[in-house]
Amino acid sequence: MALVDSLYAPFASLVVGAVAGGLVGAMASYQSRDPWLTACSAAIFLVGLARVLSALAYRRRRDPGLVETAHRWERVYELGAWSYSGLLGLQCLLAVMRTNDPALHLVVSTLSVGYAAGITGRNAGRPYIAVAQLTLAAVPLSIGLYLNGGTMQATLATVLLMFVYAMIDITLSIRDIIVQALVTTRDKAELAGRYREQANRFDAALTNMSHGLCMFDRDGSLVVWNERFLEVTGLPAGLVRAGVSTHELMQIAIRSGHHSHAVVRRVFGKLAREAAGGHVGQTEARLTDGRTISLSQRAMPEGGSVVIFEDITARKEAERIVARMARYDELTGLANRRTFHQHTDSALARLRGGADRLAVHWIDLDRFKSVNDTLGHPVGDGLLRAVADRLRAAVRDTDVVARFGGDEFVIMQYPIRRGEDASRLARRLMEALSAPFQIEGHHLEIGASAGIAIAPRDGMDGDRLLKNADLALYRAKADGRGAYRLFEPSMDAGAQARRALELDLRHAWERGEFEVHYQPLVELSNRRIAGCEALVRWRHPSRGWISPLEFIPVAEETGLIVSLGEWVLNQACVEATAWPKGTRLAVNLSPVQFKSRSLGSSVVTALAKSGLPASRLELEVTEMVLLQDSDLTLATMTQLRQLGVRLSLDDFGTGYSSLSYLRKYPFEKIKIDSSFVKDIGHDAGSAAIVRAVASLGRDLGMSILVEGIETTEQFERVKAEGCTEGQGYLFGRPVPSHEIREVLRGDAQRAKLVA
Ligand SMILES: Nc1nc2c(ncn2[C@@H]2O[C@@H]3COP(=O)(O)O[C@H]4[C@@H](O)[C@H](n5cnc6c(=O)[nH]c(N)nc65)O[C@@H]4COP(=O)(O)O[C@H]3[C@H]2O)c(=O)[nH]1
Repeated sequence: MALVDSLYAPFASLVVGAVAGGLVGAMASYQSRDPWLTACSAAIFLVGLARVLSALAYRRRRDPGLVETAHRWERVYELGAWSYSGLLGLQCLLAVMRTNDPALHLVVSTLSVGYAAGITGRNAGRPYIAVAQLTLAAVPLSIGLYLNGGTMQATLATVLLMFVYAMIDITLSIRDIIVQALVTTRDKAELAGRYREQANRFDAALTNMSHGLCMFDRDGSLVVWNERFLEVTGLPAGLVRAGVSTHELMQIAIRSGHHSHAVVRRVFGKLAREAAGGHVGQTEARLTDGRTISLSQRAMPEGGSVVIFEDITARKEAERIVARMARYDELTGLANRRTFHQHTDSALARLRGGADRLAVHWIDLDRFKSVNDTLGHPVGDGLLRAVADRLRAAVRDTDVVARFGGDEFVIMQYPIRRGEDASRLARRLMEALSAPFQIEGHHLEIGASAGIAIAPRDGMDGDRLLKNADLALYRAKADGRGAYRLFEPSMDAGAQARRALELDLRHAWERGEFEVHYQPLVELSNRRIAGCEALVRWRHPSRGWISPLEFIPVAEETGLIVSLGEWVLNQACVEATAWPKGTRLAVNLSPVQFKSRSLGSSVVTALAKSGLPASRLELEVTEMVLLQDSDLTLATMTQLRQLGVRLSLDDFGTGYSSLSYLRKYPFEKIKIDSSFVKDIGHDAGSAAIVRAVASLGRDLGMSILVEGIETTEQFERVKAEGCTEGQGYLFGRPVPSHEIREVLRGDAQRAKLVA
C-alpha cells in the first residue's frame, strides 16, 4: 500500500510532467506542422490529463488501505505511466526522423531525458514501471539518433543508452533503499507495539497480583510498586512515589498509623541486614489494625531488591485455630489429652524433691450416656459444656481441667500439700456436678464419680497417674457411683486379676468350660418342687469352680453374656423336657441380653428346638433391666408374655424396688432377695417387708418366692408371712442335670406316697 502511495503521492510532479508534455507537444506540432507529430502531441496531452485526473481520484478514494483496490490503482498508474513514456519516446523518434529542426530535436529530447531522469526517483517504489518508462521514453530517441546517421548522433545515442542503464541501476538501488526504509519502519513499529504490549501485560500482572510488590534500585530508591502493595501495607497512595528512599518509606509507614514505630524499625532493619548479606529475607509484621502481613525480599543480581507483601491474616488465624484444635478440646475449650500430658509432665518435673504433691482426678459423669441416648447429641453437647464450666469454676488457676473425649474429664491439681487437699476438691466437684443442669429446657440430674491418684505416692509419670486414677474411678463406680475414691495399690492387683479373668473367660467359651446346674424352687405349702432354676457354672482348668457372681459382670461388660445366656437357655430348655410334666424352668436374663434385639427370637428358637411348652419357662429379670426403662424393655417383655412365657422379678429389695415397676411390667412372680431371710428371725423390719411384699403379691395375683432359705425356722417363718415359694439350701443346692433328675424323681415318688 505504501508503495502505491509513493506512485501517486508526488502530485505536483505529475501535474508538472503533464503540463510540460502538453506545452512541448503543442510547440512541436506548431513548429513542425507534421500531422504525425501533431497526433502524437495530442495523445501526450490527453494521456497527461488523464493521469492528473486519476491521481486526483486516487487522493479522494473512499476505501484507503484495501489491498484489492490498491492493485487496481497500481494497474491504472502503470497504464498511464507506460503510455505517457511511450508517447514521449515516440515524439522524440518522430521529431528526429521527420524533421531537421535542431531546436525541436533539443526540446523533445530534453523533455524525454528529463522525464526519464525524474522517473528514477519518482517511481522507484515500483521498479518495473520505472524501468519500462525509462526504456519507453529514452530508447526510441536513441534509435532515432542511430538511424539519423552522423557520428555525433551515434555517440549521443550510445550515451543515452548508457544513461538509461545508469538510471535503471539508480532506480533499483533507490527501490532497495525505499524497501529497506519501509521494512525498518515497519519493524520499528512492530517492536514498539511488542514493547507496548509487554508493558501493558506487565502492568496488568502487577495490578492484578494478589500480592503487593515493590522494587528498589541499587541506591534503595523505590522504582516500581503496585496498588496491592498500598492496600496490603495501608500506605497512603499520595505519598508513595518513585524515588522515595527506604528511610522515607519507613516514615510514611509510621505516619500512616497502620504500623507501630517498633515494628517498622524491626522489619526494615531485618530486611536491610539480609539484603546486605545477599540473603533472601523473610519476615512478618503485625499491623495496628490487627492484620498480619508477610514480607519476603529477594536481591536482584544487578543490584536493588524486590519485596513481596502478602496479607496472611486469614492464614495466621487458620493456623491459630489448627494449633488450638491440636491443644484444646473443640467442644468445651478445655485442654485435650496432649496438653494435659504436657502440663502434667512439667508439673511433675517441678515436683521432684519438693514437699508439694500433685493430684490427678479422673471424673466420669454417672448418667451422661442415657441423657445423650435419650435426649440427643445437642443436649449431650450442651451438658458437656455446662459440666466443663462447672469444673473450671471449681478449680484454681494453677490446676488444669481437660476432656479426653466422651464424658471423660480429668483434672490435674497442682500444687497441693497433702492428700486431703485432693479429697476436698473431689467433694467440691461431686457437689458441683450433682446440682441439676438446665439444658435446652431439660432439667437434668446426672452426678459424677471420681478416681484420684496422687504423685509422687501413686506414680511419677502422667500415664501411670492416669491409669491409677482410672482404677480408683472404677472402684468408685463399683461402690455405687456419686462418690470418689483415692487410689490404693490393691486396686491395681484387682484390675490385673480382672483382666486375666476376662482373657480366661474368652477361652472358656471357646473350650466349652461352662455347665448348667439346677436348683429346686419349692412350693411352701407342701414342699413339692414347682420348678428348677438354671444357674451357669464355670469349671476353670486351674482355679476350679468360679462363681457366676464373679464372671457374669465381666461377661456382661465384654458382651459375651449374649452368647452365653443364649447357650444356657438352649441347654436348660432341652434339659427341662426330661423333667416331669408341669415342672417349670427358671432362667436368668442379663440386662445386656435385654438390650440386644434378638432376645425374643432366641427364646422362640430355644422353645421350638427343645419342644418345651412356653408356659413352663420362667424368665428372671433384675431391677437393672427395668432401670433402663426404655420402650424396648417394655416391648420385649410384652412380646415374651405374649409367647406364654412367665416373667419374674429377681433379687427384689436389693435395688430401687420401685413398686411402680409391678404395675408397669407384666410380672407373675417376685423373688425376695435372700438378705431378708437371713435377718428375718431377729430383724422386725425384714419380717415386715417380707409380709408386705407377700400381701402385695396376693393382691396383685403374683407368686412370692423367697430366696436363700437355709433353715427350717426360716422356712416356717416365710411361709407364715404368706410367701408361696422358696428356694434355698434347705430344699436343695444347685446340682448338675443328672442329679436334678434324681431329685425330681424322688420328689415325684414322695408325692405319690403322700397321695
Ligand atoms: N447362700 C446361699 N445361696 C443360695 C441359697 N440358695 C440358692 N443360693 C444361690 O443364690 C443364687 C440365686 O440365683 P440369683 O439370685 O438369680 O443370682 C445369680 C444370677 O443373678 C447370676 N446367674 C447365675 N447363672 C446365670 C445365668 O445363666 N445367666 C445370668 N444372666 N445370670 C446368672 O449369678 C447369681 C449367682 O448365682 P449362684 O452363685 O449360682 O447363686 C445362686 C444360688 O446358688 C442358699 O440357701 N444360701
